[in-house]
Amino acid sequence: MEGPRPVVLSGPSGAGKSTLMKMLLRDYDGVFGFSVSHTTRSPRPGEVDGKGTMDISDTLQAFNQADYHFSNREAMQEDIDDGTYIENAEFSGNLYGTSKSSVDEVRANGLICILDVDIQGVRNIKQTDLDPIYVSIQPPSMEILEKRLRDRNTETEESLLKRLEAARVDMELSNEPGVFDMLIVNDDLEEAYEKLQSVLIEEITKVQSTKKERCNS
Ligand SMILES: Nc1nc2c(ncn2[C@@H]2O[C@H](COP(=O)(O)OP(=O)(O)O)[C@@H](O)[C@H]2O)c(=O)[nH]1
Ligand SMILES: Nc1ncnc2c1ncn2[C@@H]1O[C@H](COP(=O)(O)OP(=O)(O)O)[C@@H](O)[C@H]1O
Repeated sequence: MEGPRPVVLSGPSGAGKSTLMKMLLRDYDGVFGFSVSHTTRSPRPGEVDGKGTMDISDTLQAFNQADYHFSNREAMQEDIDDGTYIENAEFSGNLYGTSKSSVDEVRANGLICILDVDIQGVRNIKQTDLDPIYVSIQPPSMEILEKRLRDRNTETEESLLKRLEAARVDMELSNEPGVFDMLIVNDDLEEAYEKLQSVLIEEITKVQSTKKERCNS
């Protein structure tokens, strides 16, 4: 598909991926779109369900609002078997997956598609022809990660411990050379955001100039 390259944001749970992604969506109106994943995990208070099939106006709304398509294991497994997903993974006892349509909808609108996936997702996407920019968001330390996750107040003790275990694996694998185009340590949020913008600036400029050309023609 023509258009800007997608961006994969990965890194441990609690590293700050959603926070940074929301800053991009806030600051670059009409430039980015979020690929809304499917998951079997329960919605957190305040999270918005993308609710299955969407028409285009719902889709545009979902770019800014939906967190996930919340599903169940049976339905997701059926879709996995049917080849609905570009990639899928089990994380902390739940299934997560990126459907082809969630990416295609964003790209069809000429936007930079943001995928928030774990390290298994990164590996699987590398087997596809998506050709995204791979960015890993890392916490300054395990201690700070644990504090941020605890302060976020979204996890049970069991889920939190699973996430910290997965974070250890992620931090080890992500540091291997060649996996990511850029590793950003999210210590100071504004500094991390500046680095993220800098790695994406070429694609951002492409989308902005295409929009300008369309307006002028
Ligand atoms: N492989 C894969 N991972 C995903 C997908 N969606 C989310 N994830 C990852 O699943 C993990 C847990 O996500 P979530 O339950 O939202 O928790 P949070 O990252 O702590 O907010 C994170 O590492 C996400 O990057 C997906 O579609 N595919
Ligand atoms: N640089 C930062 N400094 C302090 N707190 C942060 C920073 N970045 C994110 N946070 C906080 O840490 C928590 C985890 O961030 P979040 O974006 O939910 O992570 P992820 O999407 O990677 O799981 C959130 O409560 C968020 O407000």
